[in-house]
Amino acid sequence: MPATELDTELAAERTHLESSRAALRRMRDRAESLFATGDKVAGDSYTAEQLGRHMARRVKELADDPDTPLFFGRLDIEESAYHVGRRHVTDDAGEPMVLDWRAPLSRSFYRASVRDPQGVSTRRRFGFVKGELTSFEDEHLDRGEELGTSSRILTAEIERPRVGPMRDIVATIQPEQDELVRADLADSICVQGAPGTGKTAVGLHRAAYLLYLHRERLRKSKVLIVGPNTAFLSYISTVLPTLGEVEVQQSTLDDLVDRAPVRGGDSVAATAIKHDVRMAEVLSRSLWARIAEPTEPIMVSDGSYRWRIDIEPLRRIVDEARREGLPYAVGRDRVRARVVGLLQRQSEYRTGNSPSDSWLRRMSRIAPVTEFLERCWPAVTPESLVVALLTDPSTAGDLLTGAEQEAIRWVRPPRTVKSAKFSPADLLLLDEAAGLLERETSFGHVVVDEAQDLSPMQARAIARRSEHGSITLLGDLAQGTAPWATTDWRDILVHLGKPDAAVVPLTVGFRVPEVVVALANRLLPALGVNVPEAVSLRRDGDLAVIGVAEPADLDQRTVTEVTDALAHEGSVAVIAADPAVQRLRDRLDAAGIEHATPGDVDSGARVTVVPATVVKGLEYDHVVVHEPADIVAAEPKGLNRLYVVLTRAVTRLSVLHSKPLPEPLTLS
Ligand SMILES: Nc1ncnc2c1ncn2[C@@H]1O[C@H](COP(=O)(O)OP(=O)(O)OP(=O)(O)O)[C@@H](O)[C@H]1O
Repeated sequence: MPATELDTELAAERTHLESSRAALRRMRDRAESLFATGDKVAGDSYTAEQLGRHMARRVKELADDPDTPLFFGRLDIEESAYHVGRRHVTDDAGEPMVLDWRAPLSRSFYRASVRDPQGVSTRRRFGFVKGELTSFEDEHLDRGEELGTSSRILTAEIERPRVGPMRDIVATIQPEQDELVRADLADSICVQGAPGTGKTAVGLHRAAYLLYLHRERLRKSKVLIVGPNTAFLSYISTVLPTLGEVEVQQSTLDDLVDRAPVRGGDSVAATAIKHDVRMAEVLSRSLWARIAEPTEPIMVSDGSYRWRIDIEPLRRIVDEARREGLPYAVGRDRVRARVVGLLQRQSEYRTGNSPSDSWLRRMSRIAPVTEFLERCWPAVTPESLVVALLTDPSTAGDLLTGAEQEAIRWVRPPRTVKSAKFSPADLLLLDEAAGLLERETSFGHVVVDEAQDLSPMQARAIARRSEHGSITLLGDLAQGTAPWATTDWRDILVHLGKPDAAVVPLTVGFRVPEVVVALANRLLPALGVNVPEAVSLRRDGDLAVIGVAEPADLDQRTVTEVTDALAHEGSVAVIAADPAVQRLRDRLDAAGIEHATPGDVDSGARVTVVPATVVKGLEYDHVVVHEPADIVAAEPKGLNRLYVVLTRAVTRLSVLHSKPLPEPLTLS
């Protein structure tokens, strides 16, 4: 395109941007004035509140962030041009000025190709600098032109320095990612992706897409995002709000099951047993074993009347309720209701009247009925069930070996259920027990990130919350660091209750430069998992492996490396085995270098010191790894941990060591 023509086009696009911004402002003003008058037009206070909430959300959704471009692409289809952006913008007549990226038509922005142009003659991508439209890039699909991953704008987006929390990728979603983002709500999928292939990004955009397409349904049933720790959740916390989605629940696994305060701990062996799927059966058996055959009739004195229910009908009631396969507490309520029903029938027969509600209530609480229930279908709480099991694990019978029973046995059982000191793993048992007693409410859709680390019991906790919904499972088997981390996705999918979910690979890496990927990939054969290697889109990037002769100099050398890194743009992370973290923080303090903790996304500090155990899912421009041998030695799956650590760098990786490097790394 000649320079003058280019200028004219650019000017026209800027004008469209300005008028779209003005239109969005008007949409927001209208929403605000409706918000202000909402309580006057609503008939009652409940409607007013509902309307108020809806309008408040609408006003929020329509907020314009001057630093975020309102549109990032354009599709020319037949004679019309459609701008594609983060949300719909319409003019005063309701005509679209910007299409939401999730709208059906926008799909072609991500998927149209020369082979399958989908009616698109030209696809245009816009380049922005701080919300200012500065350039564009055209692909004339009708003339066989296609840029794919060589798009300059895509490259710039991938290579931009990282600061602060994660950003959305709406402008540059790739076709294979888009296919996952736009999968049907009914489809559960599992994404196996090497580090930096955009799994987290895909999961978050899929949540936003589903909310757009099934707004009413998912507003009721809700969407849940599960991440490994709070540092990770704060890192991703701003992505959905920038996409206009403010109503998604985000939780760590621990928070999902926090029914009781954690006041105790476990041995490594006990933890492993409590995460084992056999515990589900152990709990189930010990719960249902509490049901006993009725051996006495129920006799009730009711004023001048005497009611009696014989053993046989009571047996039938208990057997029938068992066969119905209901959760335990629901079954108990049903037994009580049926017993009261029999009393009611006797009363009706004898008195000729229907008993009142208060009579029914009295009968359901009357001592003979309650005593029968306590004998045959006793009241149980999750806490009482777990406390009983850990006090006397022999109730597990042949499901656990004698040694396993001893490993989970409480040395000092609590005197009361209330005073029990539960460990983090006990919370999973409590959650399982609660699921046996009552049904969990199911979310409409659950996204689980870093899912390779789910234990069977954790997977079951999620299964209970997605029984009637679908899931997006994201992970990388090579990054599995939990003792129970699986080497086969099917295992987890079975525990999640979605055994038939498709496992889809993502292999194009957007984060880690080629040289760094090559180093990390040396570890792959030693990790015992069968996963495709990542192909990096990034040809830039540096790698330095620095041996420090004197161990006592390593910390200081790390500080020097950080100082050098600060001469470049972007974020810097020091990643070390957990015990070294405080020492390194003190060193940085002494050197006057401001630094933050992971998860503190509001901190202005460019340097973060990150314990190796919480670095999953995070990324930094320059990563300084401190003593890989210590990171590996710190835990049984230390090599997997090192693989995670080495794949956090966006542009530069410095590996500092005074001990020999772990063996697989030295092989070339
Ligand atoms: N299509 C894309 N366009 C631009 N950037 C992208 C794209 N896909 C992913 N990225 C960027 O690549 C980086 C890695 O993405 P993300 O964190 O989602 O990967 P991941 O597969 O979850 O990685 P890990 O396994 O290490 O947790 C992020 O900065 C993300 O914004």
